[in-house]
Amino acid sequence: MELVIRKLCKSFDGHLVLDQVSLHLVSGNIYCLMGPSGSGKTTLFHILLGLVSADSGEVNGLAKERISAVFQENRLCEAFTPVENVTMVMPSSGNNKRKAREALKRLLPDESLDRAASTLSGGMKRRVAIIRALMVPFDMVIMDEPFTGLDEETKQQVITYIKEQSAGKLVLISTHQEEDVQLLNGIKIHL
Ligand SMILES: Nc1ncnc2c1ncn2[C@@H]1O[C@H](COP(=O)(O)OP(=O)(O)OP(=O)(O)O)[C@@H](O)[C@H]1O
Repeated sequence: MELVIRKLCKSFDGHLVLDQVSLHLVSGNIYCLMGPSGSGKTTLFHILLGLVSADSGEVNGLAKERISAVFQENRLCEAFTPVENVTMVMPSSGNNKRKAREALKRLLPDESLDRAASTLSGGMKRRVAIIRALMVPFDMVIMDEPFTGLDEETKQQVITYIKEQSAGKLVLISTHQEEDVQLLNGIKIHL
């Protein structure tokens, strides 16, 4: 897919957040969106997801595409287990539970898979949110600071998993860490 953003503008209460943002993004790449706090990364993601409308400008290329997302908040169903959180987004099939469990086992301890998400650590919840986003069929995945709360070793495992699961797709990730761009083999975009 090809996502073309032209001269996108967005203000909140007279404060200009996105000022004529233009981007050309294509499948098969991981784009790392960087910029200081408040520069509008989340706002741009919300516009792409249709949750916020732009004041002016154009977004082309999304009409027929499936977008998945990891939000800045985990947005898990807290009373449900990791396995349940993941299976609920998967297209129906006989072996969803097994597939979800296999994916979760890659990044989480076995003992965490069958207890309520509310009892998991922040970093464990983050990994469930990431796995869930990658188990939905998607053409493009947006991840808003996905590595929050992860130690270095876990982050490396998560990055390996993201690269593997999103191969050939369009990936847009916001991060404040320069090293993440290298680890992801990403293309840097400055807002
Ligand atoms: N719904 C809203 N109403 C008013 N102002 C908003 C709203 N959403 C975002 N803003 C403002 O827009 C600016 C950009 O916010 P945004 O969350 O997009 O930045 P960000 O680059 O994602 O920041 P961070 O790196 O801290 O997550 C901020 O000044 C924020 O206060």
